[in-house]
Amino acid sequence: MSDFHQNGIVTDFHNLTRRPLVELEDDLVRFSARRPMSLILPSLFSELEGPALAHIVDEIARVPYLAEVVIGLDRADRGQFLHAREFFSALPQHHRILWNDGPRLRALDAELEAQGLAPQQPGKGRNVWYCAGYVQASHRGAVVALHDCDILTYDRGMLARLFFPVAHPHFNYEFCKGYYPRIAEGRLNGRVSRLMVTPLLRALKKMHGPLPYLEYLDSYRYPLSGEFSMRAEVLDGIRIPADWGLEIGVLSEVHRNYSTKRLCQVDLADAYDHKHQPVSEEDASSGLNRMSLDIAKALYRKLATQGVTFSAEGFRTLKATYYRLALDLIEAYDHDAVMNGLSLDRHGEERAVELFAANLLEAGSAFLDNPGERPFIPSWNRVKAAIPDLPERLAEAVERDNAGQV
Ligand SMILES: O=C(O)[C@H](O)COP(=O)(O)O
Repeated sequence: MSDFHQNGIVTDFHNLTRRPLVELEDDLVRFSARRPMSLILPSLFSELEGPALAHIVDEIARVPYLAEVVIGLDRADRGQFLHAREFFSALPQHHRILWNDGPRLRALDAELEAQGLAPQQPGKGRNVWYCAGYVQASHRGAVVALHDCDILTYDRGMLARLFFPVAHPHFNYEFCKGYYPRIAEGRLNGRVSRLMVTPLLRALKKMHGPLPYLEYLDSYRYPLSGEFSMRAEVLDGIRIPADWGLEIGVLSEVHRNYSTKRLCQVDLADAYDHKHQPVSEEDASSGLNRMSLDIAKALYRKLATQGVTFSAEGFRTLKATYYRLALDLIEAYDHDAVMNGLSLDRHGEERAVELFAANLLEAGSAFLDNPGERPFIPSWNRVKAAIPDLPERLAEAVERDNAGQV
């Protein structure tokens, strides 16, 4: 049960009364007449074979207020796409799959590339970006929510709570971010959020003063959660990273575009578990190692747009400041875990912090050495200015793929 604290920056929707799901869903069915709702599911083909997605689909199938479900499917060949069509056919709602690696969508990607507008690398950000383009062309939803496909503790109450603040016709929130404690099997998880993002934001505040942007990011209880909802038009104007920087990128973009009075966060669940990636100390191209690099780069680039300047010396100080703060936080997490009867691998946490500290420098050199890199995907507004009919052609291509013309 969460408290009723408001941090004074974004509105916090708590779960104070455990309101029954049927009441929330009745409300949402009424809201949907004024604000129809679309759900985006960014998925890897491998997640269809994982332990979470079949249950997620069973739950979504029982949701009574959705106008459409849009599945972005990555890393699937033709046979796997056909299998995915079968798999998602359990959904009674209008649903479409974006076969991102299929010939039609690859051809559109090549067209964008020719104009310098294509996402520069595959990843969750690219997947979500194409789904956002499709949702705008389909015109079915006025509110769009998005969540990961590896949630082991999923129930459709999470979705109802995620949509509610933005779908309520008398509220004027543009964007809502989900949060929850990452607890599973007696362990405290969420290693990148707890051990990297929070102490990094605080180290940056120490160095650069309490910038409104940093205070804002730090006001989210779970800045890396993959669950958020927004008014459909928000998707038009944002520039997001193609990689694991997606979540930080989205938070930064809505801060740039809207007053914090239009932004909120919501308590989604008492516990949340998902697929845990290895830290992958030896391989910077995978696991939490890669994730932490992508996040640090996204953060530096967004700070640069706020007028913050960086230098090699500054990154060294940042590393030292971060490291001290992170070690202090480990102590706090450890004590909190003990009182709650949870376990925490203190040695593992300290090793992760050492790696993240090294990655802050690594990401810093990448930032200083490659000023010309195009890490953010252009906004859909820009794409529409350059190739006005691209969203419609994307929607057409998706229709044909889904009709089985593959
Ligand atoms: O949110 C996070 O911090 C990362 O996704 C890692 O999470 P985990 O420690 O729960 O695997």
